[in-house]
Amino acid sequence: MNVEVYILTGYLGSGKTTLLQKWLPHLKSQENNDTVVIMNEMGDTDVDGEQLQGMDFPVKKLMNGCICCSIRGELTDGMKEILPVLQPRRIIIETTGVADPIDVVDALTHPDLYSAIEIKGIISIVDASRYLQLISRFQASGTLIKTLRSQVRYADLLLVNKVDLISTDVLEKVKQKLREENVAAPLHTTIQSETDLDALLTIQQTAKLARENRTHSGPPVQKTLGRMLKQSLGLGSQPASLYSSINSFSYRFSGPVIEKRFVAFLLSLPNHVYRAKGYVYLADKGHAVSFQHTENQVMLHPLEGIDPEKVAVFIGEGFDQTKIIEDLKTCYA
Ligand SMILES: Nc1nc2c(ncn2[C@@H]2O[C@H](COP(=O)(O)OP(=O)(O)OP(=O)(O)O)[C@@H](O)[C@H]2O)c(=O)[nH]1
Repeated sequence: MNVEVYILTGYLGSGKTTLLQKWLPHLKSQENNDTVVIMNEMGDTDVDGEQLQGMDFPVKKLMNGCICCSIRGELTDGMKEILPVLQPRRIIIETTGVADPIDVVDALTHPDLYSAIEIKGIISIVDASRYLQLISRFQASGTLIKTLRSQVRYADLLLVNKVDLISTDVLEKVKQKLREENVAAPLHTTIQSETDLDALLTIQQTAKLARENRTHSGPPVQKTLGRMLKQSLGLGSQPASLYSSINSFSYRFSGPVIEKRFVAFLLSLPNHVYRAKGYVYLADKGHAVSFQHTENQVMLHPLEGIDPEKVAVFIGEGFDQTKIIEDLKTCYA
């Protein structure tokens, strides 16, 4: 039986790790640990992996680039390594928030992998609280719009998350926009990525061409499926992903910070910092927290049972790293 592969995609901070934190324990409660997770982070620091610690699932981390482009080969190599050694029943790939899922499909259709795996589908999480702003901003700036659209267009299941942050009117507009991109995929609204976890394994691929091609036999089709898929979807001659315009850096804290200053710092980050996350010790609270920042949200969660390195990761475009670090240093106790 081929190893089932699920691709978990969605823009930065949409709720992918939040879903995994629910999905993995659910899988574990139902069967033996025969799922492997591949996590991809843009930077050299693994914040999301820490959140999955203790779940007792093999996690393969692919750092410092995006598996849809700059480290695409590492995905293929990582898969080739995992398949014979761990012999999993399924693999869940959590992409970076700026990954184009079609390029990930392309990497997975490498001839060395093709006969061993079956891509079950693409689960895409949409941050409903930001979707309209993001498409209008990226449309205007010309960046990331193709990626954002691909994440919706090629989804086999759309989870419209963070609906607690928006009105029903806005939700209707978001759904309408999503339907303009993708009429076929089932669409569920969620809060904290809460969804029917059993249904995740039964998603049906809506990428018709991928299905059709897979029923063909012979190496030429296998070799070129990814490329054909892209071409047939009108993406064949697109330049490399816009990932190249996205930057990330990590900063290691040298001591505890004051909570109020730190929250104010996160809220004042320029809007081309699309995402910040990490771990920090709060001097005035006397404990460490994980922090999460998306453009419209700052969240601090006390750490339980883990003691990771205190580090901040910033992801965005064209930001002034020196200025961000200077501002951050004013938060120290
Ligand atoms: N208000 C609200 N916050 C949410 C919801 N779902 C997730 N969050 C929060 O949003 C933040 C980002 O969630 P993650 O699950 O880390 O998002 P992600 O897609 O894995 O992020 P990246 O891997 O950095 O792209 C976290 O602080 C979550 O707790 C939701 O439905 N409503």
